Parts: sequence; structure tokens; C-alpha cells
Amino acid sequence: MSTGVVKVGLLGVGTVGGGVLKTIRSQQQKLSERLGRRVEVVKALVRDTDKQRAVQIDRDLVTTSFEDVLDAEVDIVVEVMGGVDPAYDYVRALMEKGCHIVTANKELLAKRGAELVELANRHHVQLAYEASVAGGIPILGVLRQFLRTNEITSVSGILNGTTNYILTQMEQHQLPYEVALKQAQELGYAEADPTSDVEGWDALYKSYILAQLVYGESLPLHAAERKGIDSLHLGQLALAQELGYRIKLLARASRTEGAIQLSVSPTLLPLDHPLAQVQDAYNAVQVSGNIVGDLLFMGKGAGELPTASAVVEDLAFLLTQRFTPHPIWQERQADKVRPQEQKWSFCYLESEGSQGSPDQILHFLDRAGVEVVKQRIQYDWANVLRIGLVASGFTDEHGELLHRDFGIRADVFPVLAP
Ligand SMILES: NC(=O)C1=CN([C@@H]2O[C@H](COP(=O)(O)OP(=O)(O)OC[C@H]3O[C@@H](n4cnc5c(N)ncnc54)[C@H](OP(=O)(O)O)[C@@H]3O)[C@@H](O)[C@H]2O)C=CC1
Ligand SMILES: N[C@@H](CC=O)C(=O)O
Repeated sequence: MSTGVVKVGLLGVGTVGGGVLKTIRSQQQKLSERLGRRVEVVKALVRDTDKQRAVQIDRDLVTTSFEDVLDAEVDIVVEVMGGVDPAYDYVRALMEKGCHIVTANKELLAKRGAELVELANRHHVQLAYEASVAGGIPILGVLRQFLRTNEITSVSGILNGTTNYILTQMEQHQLPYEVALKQAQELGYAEADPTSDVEGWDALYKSYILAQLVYGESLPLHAAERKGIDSLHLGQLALAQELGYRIKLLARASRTEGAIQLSVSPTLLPLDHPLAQVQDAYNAVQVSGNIVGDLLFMGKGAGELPTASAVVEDLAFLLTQRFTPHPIWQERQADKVRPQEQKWSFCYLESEGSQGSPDQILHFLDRAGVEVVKQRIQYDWANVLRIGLVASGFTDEHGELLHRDFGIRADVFPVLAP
């Protein structure tokens, strides 16, 4: 490593990269005092050098050629370009040259993390990725350093800022889904392709990383349960609220009897549940340990400066550490994928015709053995029947029968507690 100055390469000067540049500048004195050296960005890779940026950057530093970064003799590279291709090849080439890597790229880690960890070990370089999970919340550092003696039964919570922002705007301001999504993009919360956010992939990548860190293994992504918020509508949020619940996109990594489970799903939380209070782009991570009990960490999960905070803290911490090998990452498919045990469900029933009255429908469910503990019945302006139920024992088969006999479409979501 060069003396006097820490030379940093940046892959990407978008929302996060811009925040990293601003933070290195605003915190230069603190960084220099802590590290005994100035931190300087010496090359920055972008796609388009003529693009207007929210951060001022010297024209000479910016390049569209990865070779310029590779040849720049950098000590550390911050990868904040996103995606797997070409990010993986770039990170690999840099590690092979002896560069430490700080990344915020959860997709890269969830898809190629095992190889990157192995490469980092082979080339004795550090791989730091605090910003990849829950933005500004330093949850990986806490799990890695301060919860090693506990048996962690689960790590769960709200891990995607974009979807939490959308749900908050829809529920509190009756904003249509598309408008709320557009706002989240403008605020810099969403991924370049926001499908990753709204279909639950981003939260799944983060749960995958948490499982690797906590359990030393994870389930392959394709074997996880994943449902996003892309088909949720205002009617469902309103009915859930009338029943005393708020819908949040909950992600969970757990280990039961040696089997890892990963899931992402819109879930109903009682309005007074701590996770139901988490609004806008905030995230919250709940860790359950056998000694400590339940812990809850909350903070901004997306956006320029909260994410840059995690990146720059990683960078500074890494420079004060000696290299120690990273625990390897493994994937293991459970012998039998067991669905998460879920006693209570929210069933949102909407009539496609007028083949049955609410009484007939509820009577049918009662006879079929479905236990209903809460219900709300509404007719919208077009006289479409909507029924919201909190129930136990509702299966796909009940949904099919409701469709066949009553022209009812059923959407079912887990409920954390009735
Ligand atoms: N936004 C957020 O709140 C958070 C983001 N992250 C992660 O951080 C990473 C970056 O996100 P974000 O800053 O929002 O993304 P942006 O889309 O805002 O920025 C991406 C940057 O990378 C550059 N880039 C992308 N692809 C290439 C390529 N093939 N060659 C050269 N340059 C490229 C872009 O160049 P150009 O500007 O010229 O287009 C841009 O500067 C992602 O992995 C994301 O998942 C993690 C936590 C929070
Ligand atoms: N798109 C992500 C950004 C941070 O990880 C999110 O919304 O959480």
C-alpha cells in the first residue's frame, strides 16, 4: 500500500458513488487523523463522461475504460456500479492485482459471493460489503463482531427501502403504486432496474448475505420463497388497515433443525408492532439470539449518504485491519424445502361476478374448516364485493373452490400475529 495517501478507485459515480465522493471530501480531516494518511479518489469509472452529476468531479479522474482504473495503482476499489456483468470481472481482475474491494452490490454478492470470498482469500485482499445490506445500518459489523457467541435463530425485517417507501406513500397518502415507485427512483432509492426491488429480489439477496454471514451457508436463491409488492393495491392495504394491520415487505433468514430458510413476502403486522412503525426508506433488522433475545436495529436503508456512510466506514475500518481469511461461503439445498410455518393468513377476496353473498361465502369457508378470526366486508363504487379475512387453515384448494363456485379471486398473505 502506498504511503502518505490511500489511493481509491471508484467503479460508478451514481447515487452511491457520488455520496462516497462527497463523504470522503467532507470527512477528510477525520479520515486522515484516523488513518494517518489522506484518502484520495484517483480514478472513477462511469458509462458516460458527459453526464450531468450531482457531485463535482475532476474531468481527468473520470474514465469509461476499466483498464485506466486497473493501471492506476489503486490500493482500494469501491465497486458501486451495480449488477453482475461486468462488475464481477472487474472486481476479480482488481483482486488478482492485490486491490482491496469495498462493495455495496448485493446482487453481485448473492450470485457470485462464494467465488469472490475464495478469490479474496487466495490473493490476501479484503472484501468488505457492509453497505450491501440495510444501507446505513451497520448490521453486518454487529453480527460479525458482537453476536458470535449467540446461536442466531433468525434475522428478519424490512430490508428494502424502495418498497417500504412505496407502501408508506400508498397507505398514508393513497398514492398510486406507479407514482410512488417513480418518486422512489427520483430519490435515488431504487435499483437501476426497479424490478429487483418490487419483485422482492433485492430483499432476497440481502437475506442470502445475512445467512452466509450468520450461518456460514445459505439456500440457493432459486430455492427461497419470494413474493414482491408489484401486485399489491390500495384496496388491500386499506382493508388490512381496517382489520388493524399494516402490510410490509418482510424478509427472513433462519435456521431450524439445521435447515436454512429464506423468505421474502408482503406480510401483515399488527399496527402496534415495532416493524409496522418503520416508514419511508427506513429499514429495520430484527435479530433473535439465544442469549441476547430479540434486538432491533433501525435506520435509513437506501439513499446517497446513508449508503455512502456504510461504504466509507468499511473503507476506513478495512485500512486499520490486518488481513485475516474470510470464512468461506457455501450453498446447501435443504433435503426437503419446508414452507415457513404460518398459522394465520390475510385472505383478500374480490368478486369477479355476483355469484354469492358474503354470508354464503363465509358459510362455505366455515364448512370447509377455515377458522375466521377477523373480517371486513366492503362494496366499492362499482359494487364489487371485497372481503378481508384473517383466518387459519385457508389453502390454495379453498382459493380454487371459491373461484369455481363464487367467481371469487383470493390473494393470500401471511399475518405475523392475529
Ligand atoms: N441507491 C441506493 O440507495 C443503494 C444502492 N446500493 C447498491 O449500490 C450500487 C450502486 O447503486 P446506485 O449508486 O444507486 O446506482 P446508479 O445507477 O445511480 O449508479 C451506477 C453508476 O455506475 C456506473 N456504471 C454502471 N454500469 C457501468 C458499466 N458497465 N461501465 C461503467 N460504469 C457503469 C454508472 O455510470 P453513468 O453515471 O455514466 O451512467 C453510474 O455512475 C448497486 O449495486 C446498488 O444495488 C446499495 C445500497 C443502497
Ligand atoms: N434499492 C435498494 C437500495 C439499497 O439497498 C433499496 O431500496 O433498499
